[in-house]
Amino acid sequence: MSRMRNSARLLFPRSFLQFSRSIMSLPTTFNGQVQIGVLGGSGFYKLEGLETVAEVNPETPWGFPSSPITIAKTPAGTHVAFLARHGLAHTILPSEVPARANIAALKHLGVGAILAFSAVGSLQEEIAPEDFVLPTQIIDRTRLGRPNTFFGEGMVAHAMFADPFSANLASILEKCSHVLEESGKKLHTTKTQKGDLTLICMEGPQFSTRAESHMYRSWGAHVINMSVLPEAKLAREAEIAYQMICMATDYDCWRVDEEGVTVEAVMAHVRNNTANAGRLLKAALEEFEKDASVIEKLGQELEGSMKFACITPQHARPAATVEKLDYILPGYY
Ligand SMILES: CSC[C@H]1O[C@H](OP(=O)(O)O)[C@H](O)[C@@H]1O
Ligand SMILES: Nc1ncnc2[nH]cnc12
Repeated sequence: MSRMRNSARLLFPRSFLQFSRSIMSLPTTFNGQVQIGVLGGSGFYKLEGLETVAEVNPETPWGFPSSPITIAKTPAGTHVAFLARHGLAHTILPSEVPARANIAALKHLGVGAILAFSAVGSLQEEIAPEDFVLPTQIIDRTRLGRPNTFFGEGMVAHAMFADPFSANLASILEKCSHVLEESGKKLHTTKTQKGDLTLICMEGPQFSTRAESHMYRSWGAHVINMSVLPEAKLAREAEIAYQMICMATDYDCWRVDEEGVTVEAVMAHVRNNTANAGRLLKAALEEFEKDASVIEKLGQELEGSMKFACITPQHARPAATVEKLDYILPGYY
Protein backbone atom coordinates (compact mmCIF):
# COMPACT_ATOMS: atom_id res chain seq x y z
CA MET A 1 0.00 0.00 0.00
CA SER A 2 2.69 2.46 1.05
CA ARG A 3 4.72 1.45 -2.03
CA MET A 4 1.67 2.31 -4.15
CA ARG A 5 1.36 5.67 -2.40
CA ASN A 6 5.03 6.42 -3.00
CA SER A 7 4.80 5.59 -6.67
CA ALA A 8 1.74 7.85 -6.95
CA ARG A 9 3.87 10.63 -5.39
CA LEU A 10 6.49 10.08 -8.05
CA LEU A 11 3.95 10.30 -10.84
CA PHE A 12 1.88 13.25 -9.57
CA PRO A 13 2.93 16.38 -7.64
CA ARG A 14 1.72 16.65 -4.03
CA SER A 15 -0.63 19.57 -4.86
CA PHE A 16 -2.39 17.45 -7.49
CA LEU A 17 -2.83 14.56 -5.05
CA GLN A 18 -4.20 16.92 -2.39
CA PHE A 19 -6.59 18.46 -4.95
CA SER A 20 -7.89 15.08 -6.16
CA ARG A 21 -8.32 13.85 -2.56
CA SER A 22 -10.36 16.95 -1.67
CA ILE A 23 -12.53 16.49 -4.78
CA MET A 24 -12.97 12.77 -4.11
CA SER A 25 -14.24 13.36 -0.61
CA LEU A 26 -16.88 15.92 -1.60
CA PRO A 27 -20.54 14.90 -1.36
CA THR A 28 -22.02 14.11 -4.79
CA THR A 29 -25.55 15.08 -3.82
CA PHE A 30 -26.92 18.33 -2.45
CA ASN A 31 -30.32 18.70 -0.82
CA GLY A 32 -30.24 22.38 0.09
CA GLN A 33 -31.34 25.33 -2.01
CA VAL A 34 -28.85 26.94 -4.36
CA GLN A 35 -29.66 30.59 -4.99
CA ILE A 36 -27.15 31.75 -7.60
CA GLY A 37 -25.78 29.98 -10.68
CA VAL A 38 -22.49 30.97 -12.31
CA LEU A 39 -21.53 29.93 -15.83
CA GLY A 40 -17.83 30.18 -16.51
CA GLY A 41 -16.64 30.65 -20.08
CA SER A 42 -13.25 30.55 -21.82
CA GLY A 43 -10.50 30.55 -19.18
CA PHE A 44 -12.95 30.53 -16.25
CA TYR A 45 -13.16 26.89 -15.26
CA LYS A 46 -13.47 26.97 -11.49
CA LEU A 47 -14.72 29.10 -8.64
CA GLU A 48 -11.96 30.41 -6.35
CA GLY A 49 -12.17 31.66 -2.80
CA LEU A 50 -15.39 30.01 -1.61
CA GLU A 51 -15.89 26.90 0.49
CA THR A 52 -16.90 24.01 -1.77
CA VAL A 53 -19.65 21.91 -0.20
CA ALA A 54 -20.57 19.43 -2.96
CA GLU A 55 -19.91 18.43 -6.53
CA VAL A 56 -22.91 17.06 -8.43
CA ASN A 57 -23.31 15.73 -11.95
CA PRO A 58 -27.04 15.25 -12.54
CA GLU A 59 -28.48 13.55 -15.61
CA THR A 60 -31.32 15.83 -16.69
CA PRO A 61 -34.06 14.90 -19.20
CA TRP A 62 -31.79 16.73 -21.70
CA GLY A 63 -28.62 14.83 -20.79
CA PHE A 64 -25.60 15.73 -18.66
CA PRO A 65 -24.34 19.30 -18.23
CA SER A 66 -21.04 20.48 -19.73
CA SER A 67 -19.18 19.77 -16.49
CA PRO A 68 -19.89 18.58 -12.99
CA ILE A 69 -21.45 21.40 -10.97
CA THR A 70 -19.50 22.68 -7.98
CA ILE A 71 -21.65 23.97 -5.15
CA ALA A 72 -19.95 26.49 -2.89
CA LYS A 73 -21.04 28.52 0.11
CA THR A 74 -20.26 32.16 0.91
CA PRO A 75 -19.29 33.09 4.49
CA ALA A 76 -22.83 34.52 4.88
CA GLY A 77 -24.37 31.20 3.78
CA THR A 78 -25.47 31.84 0.17
CA HIS A 79 -25.07 28.76 -2.02
CA VAL A 80 -23.59 29.23 -5.47
CA ALA A 81 -23.49 26.61 -8.25
CA PHE A 82 -20.64 26.83 -10.75
CA LEU A 83 -20.60 25.18 -14.17
CA ALA A 84 -17.87 25.38 -16.86
CA ARG A 85 -19.67 26.02 -20.19
CA HIS A 86 -17.04 24.36 -22.38
CA GLY A 87 -16.16 21.60 -19.90
CA LEU A 88 -13.35 21.59 -17.33
CA ALA A 89 -10.68 21.03 -19.99
CA HIS A 90 -12.38 23.20 -22.66
CA THR A 91 -13.43 20.25 -24.83
CA ILE A 92 -16.86 21.50 -25.99
CA LEU A 93 -17.32 23.75 -29.04
CA PRO A 94 -19.72 26.71 -28.69
CA SER A 95 -22.15 24.92 -31.09
CA GLU A 96 -21.94 21.73 -29.00
CA VAL A 97 -22.59 23.19 -25.53
CA PRO A 98 -25.44 21.16 -23.95
CA ALA A 99 -27.21 24.38 -22.96
CA ARG A 100 -30.53 22.67 -22.15
CA ALA A 101 -28.86 20.29 -19.70
CA ASN A 102 -26.84 23.16 -18.18
CA ILE A 103 -29.85 25.38 -17.55
CA ALA A 104 -32.10 22.49 -16.49
CA ALA A 105 -29.51 21.22 -13.99
CA LEU A 106 -29.12 24.69 -12.44
CA LYS A 107 -32.88 25.22 -12.24
CA HIS A 108 -33.40 21.81 -10.64
CA LEU A 109 -30.90 22.83 -7.92
CA GLY A 110 -33.13 25.82 -7.15
CA VAL A 111 -31.13 28.52 -8.94
CA GLY A 112 -33.21 31.67 -9.48
CA ALA A 113 -30.50 33.91 -10.97
CA ILE A 114 -27.56 33.22 -13.29
CA LEU A 115 -24.43 35.27 -13.80
CA ALA A 116 -22.98 34.06 -17.11
CA PHE A 117 -19.39 35.06 -17.90
CA SER A 118 -18.18 35.21 -21.50
CA ALA A 119 -15.08 36.21 -23.44
CA VAL A 120 -16.14 38.61 -26.21
CA GLY A 121 -14.72 40.60 -29.08
CA SER A 122 -15.23 44.37 -28.95
CA LEU A 123 -16.92 46.08 -31.88
CA GLN A 124 -16.47 49.59 -30.48
CA GLU A 125 -13.32 51.62 -29.87
CA GLU A 126 -14.33 52.63 -26.33
CA ILE A 127 -14.67 48.99 -25.22
CA ALA A 128 -11.02 48.05 -24.72
CA PRO A 129 -9.68 44.53 -24.13
CA GLU A 130 -10.17 43.66 -20.43
CA ASP A 131 -13.14 46.03 -20.07
CA PHE A 132 -16.40 44.35 -19.04
CA VAL A 133 -19.82 44.96 -20.61
CA LEU A 134 -23.35 44.27 -19.36
CA PRO A 135 -25.28 43.80 -22.61
CA THR A 136 -28.99 44.55 -22.83
CA GLN A 137 -29.78 43.21 -26.31
CA ILE A 138 -28.82 40.25 -28.52
CA ILE A 139 -28.73 39.69 -32.29
CA ASP A 140 -28.88 36.01 -33.23
CA ARG A 141 -26.36 35.02 -35.90
CA THR A 142 -26.20 31.33 -34.98
CA ARG A 143 -26.68 29.10 -38.01
CA LEU A 144 -26.52 25.41 -37.13
CA GLY A 145 -29.84 25.05 -35.32
CA ARG A 146 -28.64 24.68 -31.73
CA PRO A 147 -31.54 23.19 -29.71
CA ASN A 148 -33.05 26.38 -28.29
CA THR A 149 -36.17 25.35 -26.38
CA PHE A 150 -37.35 22.95 -23.68
CA PHE A 151 -40.68 22.73 -25.52
CA GLY A 152 -41.77 20.74 -28.58
CA GLU A 153 -42.75 17.06 -28.46
CA GLY A 154 -46.42 18.04 -28.46
CA MET A 155 -46.24 21.16 -26.32
CA VAL A 156 -45.95 24.67 -27.73
CA ALA A 157 -44.90 27.71 -25.69
CA HIS A 158 -43.70 31.17 -26.67
CA ALA A 159 -41.69 33.01 -24.02
CA MET A 160 -41.39 36.79 -24.04
CA PHE A 161 -37.79 37.67 -24.97
CA ALA A 162 -37.90 41.37 -25.88
CA ASP A 163 -35.45 42.15 -23.07
CA PRO A 164 -33.25 39.07 -22.85
CA PHE A 165 -31.30 40.07 -19.73
CA SER A 166 -32.30 40.84 -16.16
CA ALA A 167 -32.20 44.59 -15.45
CA ASN A 168 -32.29 43.82 -11.71
CA LEU A 169 -29.20 41.60 -11.91
CA ALA A 170 -27.47 44.24 -14.06
CA SER A 171 -28.18 46.96 -11.51
CA ILE A 172 -26.59 44.87 -8.74
CA LEU A 173 -23.50 44.34 -10.92
CA GLU A 174 -23.38 48.05 -11.76
CA LYS A 175 -22.96 48.79 -8.07
CA CYS A 176 -19.73 46.76 -8.19
CA SER A 177 -18.05 48.69 -11.03
CA HIS A 178 -15.39 49.94 -8.55
CA VAL A 179 -13.87 46.43 -8.67
CA LEU A 180 -12.90 46.98 -12.30
CA GLU A 181 -11.99 50.63 -11.89
CA GLU A 182 -9.48 49.63 -9.18
CA SER A 183 -7.53 47.76 -11.86
CA GLY A 184 -7.90 50.51 -14.46
CA LYS A 185 -10.71 48.79 -16.42
CA LYS A 186 -14.27 49.88 -17.19
CA LEU A 187 -17.67 48.31 -16.70
CA HIS A 188 -19.81 49.45 -19.66
CA THR A 189 -23.51 49.65 -18.84
CA THR A 190 -26.63 51.36 -20.16
CA LYS A 191 -25.76 54.22 -17.83
CA THR A 192 -22.20 54.74 -19.14
CA GLN A 193 -23.38 54.09 -22.71
CA LYS A 194 -26.67 56.05 -22.40
CA GLY A 195 -28.50 53.35 -24.35
CA ASP A 196 -28.64 49.68 -25.21
CA LEU A 197 -25.54 47.52 -25.48
CA THR A 198 -25.94 44.91 -28.19
CA LEU A 199 -24.25 41.52 -28.22
CA ILE A 200 -23.96 39.58 -31.48
CA CYS A 201 -24.05 35.80 -31.07
CA MET A 202 -22.32 34.17 -34.04
CA GLU A 203 -22.06 30.44 -34.74
CA GLY A 204 -18.29 30.00 -34.94
CA PRO A 205 -16.09 28.24 -34.20
CA GLN A 206 -14.17 30.31 -36.79
CA PHE A 207 -14.02 34.04 -36.03
CA SER A 208 -15.82 36.56 -38.30
CA THR A 209 -14.59 37.91 -41.60
CA ARG A 210 -13.76 41.61 -41.78
CA ALA A 211 -16.91 42.22 -43.87
CA GLU A 212 -19.06 40.62 -41.18
CA SER A 213 -17.31 42.60 -38.45
CA HIS A 214 -17.98 45.88 -40.35
CA MET A 215 -21.59 44.84 -40.91
CA TYR A 216 -22.12 44.22 -37.17
CA ARG A 217 -20.68 47.65 -36.44
CA SER A 218 -23.02 49.20 -39.03
CA TRP A 219 -25.88 47.57 -37.08
CA GLY A 220 -24.71 49.46 -34.00
CA ALA A 221 -23.58 46.31 -32.14
CA HIS A 222 -21.07 46.56 -29.31
CA VAL A 223 -19.66 43.07 -28.59
CA ILE A 224 -19.59 39.62 -30.16
CA ASN A 225 -19.39 36.05 -28.86
CA MET A 226 -20.53 32.51 -29.73
CA SER A 227 -22.16 31.64 -26.41
CA VAL A 228 -25.13 33.72 -25.31
CA LEU A 229 -27.61 31.73 -27.38
CA PRO A 230 -29.46 29.54 -26.73
CA GLU A 231 -28.33 29.88 -23.08
CA ALA A 232 -30.26 33.14 -22.48
CA LYS A 233 -33.42 31.81 -24.18
CA LEU A 234 -33.38 28.63 -22.12
CA ALA A 235 -32.84 30.55 -18.88
CA ARG A 236 -35.93 32.59 -19.81
CA GLU A 237 -37.98 29.41 -20.39
CA ALA A 238 -36.74 28.02 -17.07
CA GLU A 239 -37.83 31.33 -15.43
CA ILE A 240 -34.28 32.15 -14.27
CA ALA A 241 -33.13 35.78 -14.14
CA TYR A 242 -30.06 35.85 -16.42
CA GLN A 243 -27.33 38.40 -17.03
CA MET A 244 -24.27 37.88 -19.19
CA ILE A 245 -21.05 39.58 -18.12
CA CYS A 246 -19.02 40.12 -21.28
CA MET A 247 -15.26 40.31 -20.80
CA ALA A 248 -13.56 41.90 -23.80
CA THR A 249 -10.48 40.10 -25.08
CA ASP A 250 -9.93 41.64 -28.54
CA TYR A 251 -11.18 44.12 -31.17
CA ASP A 252 -12.41 41.36 -33.49
CA CYS A 253 -11.17 42.25 -37.00
CA TRP A 254 -12.79 45.58 -37.92
CA ARG A 255 -9.66 47.67 -37.27
CA VAL A 256 -8.29 47.64 -40.80
CA ASP A 257 -4.62 48.07 -40.00
CA GLU A 258 -4.59 45.32 -37.40
CA GLU A 259 -4.32 41.55 -37.67
CA GLY A 260 -7.48 39.49 -37.35
CA VAL A 261 -8.40 37.95 -34.02
CA THR A 262 -6.70 34.70 -32.95
CA VAL A 263 -7.06 32.41 -29.95
CA GLU A 264 -3.60 33.58 -28.87
CA ALA A 265 -4.79 37.21 -28.80
CA VAL A 266 -7.88 36.21 -26.83
CA MET A 267 -5.94 34.14 -24.31
CA ALA A 268 -3.50 37.00 -23.64
CA HIS A 269 -6.32 38.78 -21.76
CA VAL A 270 -8.14 35.81 -20.29
CA ARG A 271 -6.04 35.48 -17.12
CA ASN A 272 -6.61 39.12 -16.05
CA ASN A 273 -10.27 38.91 -17.04
CA THR A 274 -10.80 35.77 -14.97
CA ALA A 275 -9.16 37.37 -11.94
CA ASN A 276 -11.45 40.41 -12.33
CA ALA A 277 -14.47 38.15 -12.87
CA GLY A 278 -13.72 36.49 -9.51
CA ARG A 279 -13.48 39.89 -7.81
CA LEU A 280 -16.68 41.14 -9.46
CA LEU A 281 -18.52 37.98 -8.44
CA LYS A 282 -17.35 38.29 -4.81
CA ALA A 283 -18.51 41.93 -4.69
CA ALA A 284 -21.85 41.04 -6.33
CA LEU A 285 -22.48 38.24 -3.82
CA GLU A 286 -21.78 40.67 -0.98
CA GLU A 287 -24.18 43.14 -2.60
CA PHE A 288 -26.89 40.45 -2.82
CA GLU A 289 -26.36 39.60 0.82
CA LYS A 290 -26.90 43.18 2.06
CA ASP A 291 -30.62 42.53 1.75
CA ALA A 292 -31.89 38.93 1.82
CA SER A 293 -35.01 39.90 -0.12
CA VAL A 294 -32.90 40.84 -3.19
CA ILE A 295 -32.05 37.23 -4.07
CA GLU A 296 -35.59 36.14 -3.30
CA LYS A 297 -37.00 38.82 -5.62
CA LEU A 298 -34.60 37.86 -8.40
CA GLY A 299 -35.84 34.28 -8.16
CA GLN A 300 -39.43 35.51 -8.41
CA GLU A 301 -38.81 37.89 -11.33
CA LEU A 302 -40.17 35.50 -13.96
CA GLU A 303 -42.20 33.22 -11.70
CA GLY A 304 -45.34 31.91 -13.39
CA SER A 305 -44.52 33.47 -16.78
CA MET A 306 -44.19 30.10 -18.53
CA LYS A 307 -47.58 28.87 -17.30
CA PHE A 308 -49.27 31.35 -19.57
CA ALA A 309 -46.72 31.06 -22.39
CA CYS A 310 -47.95 27.54 -23.18
CA ILE A 311 -50.57 27.64 -25.92
CA THR A 312 -51.33 23.90 -26.10
CA PRO A 313 -54.51 23.17 -24.11
CA GLN A 314 -54.19 20.86 -21.13
CA HIS A 315 -56.09 17.95 -22.73
CA ALA A 316 -53.64 17.87 -25.68
CA ARG A 317 -50.40 17.91 -23.65
CA PRO A 318 -48.54 14.57 -23.91
CA ALA A 319 -47.91 13.07 -20.45
CA ALA A 320 -44.26 12.26 -21.27
CA THR A 321 -43.53 15.89 -22.22
CA VAL A 322 -45.31 17.20 -19.13
CA GLU A 323 -43.15 14.86 -17.03
CA LYS A 324 -39.96 16.08 -18.71
CA LEU A 325 -40.91 19.74 -18.15
CA ASP A 326 -41.68 18.96 -14.52
CA TYR A 327 -37.90 18.80 -13.99
CA ILE A 328 -37.63 22.57 -14.52
CA LEU A 329 -41.17 23.83 -13.97
CA PRO A 330 -42.66 21.45 -11.41
CA GLY A 331 -46.45 21.28 -11.31
CA TYR A 332 -46.90 23.78 -14.17
CA TYR A 333 -48.53 21.66 -16.84
C1 LIG B 1 -11.81 31.37 -26.98
S1 LIG B 1 -12.42 32.59 -28.06
C2 LIG B 1 -14.05 32.13 -28.59
C3 LIG B 1 -14.94 31.60 -27.52
O1 LIG B 1 -14.85 32.49 -26.40
C4 LIG B 1 -16.14 32.74 -25.96
O2 LIG B 1 -16.50 31.67 -25.08
P1 LIG B 1 -17.24 31.92 -23.70
O3 LIG B 1 -18.43 32.74 -24.03
O4 LIG B 1 -17.63 30.60 -23.17
O5 LIG B 1 -16.25 32.66 -22.83
C5 LIG B 1 -16.92 32.80 -27.25
O6 LIG B 1 -18.32 32.79 -27.07
C6 LIG B 1 -16.39 31.62 -27.98
O7 LIG B 1 -17.06 30.45 -27.58
N1 LIG C 1 -13.86 38.31 -31.71
C1 LIG C 1 -14.62 37.35 -31.18
N2 LIG C 1 -15.64 36.83 -31.90
C2 LIG C 1 -16.43 35.87 -31.34
N3 LIG C 1 -16.25 35.38 -30.12
C3 LIG C 1 -15.25 35.87 -29.38
N4 LIG C 1 -14.84 35.58 -28.14
C4 LIG C 1 -13.77 36.36 -27.87
N5 LIG C 1 -13.48 37.16 -28.92
C5 LIG C 1 -14.39 36.86 -29.88
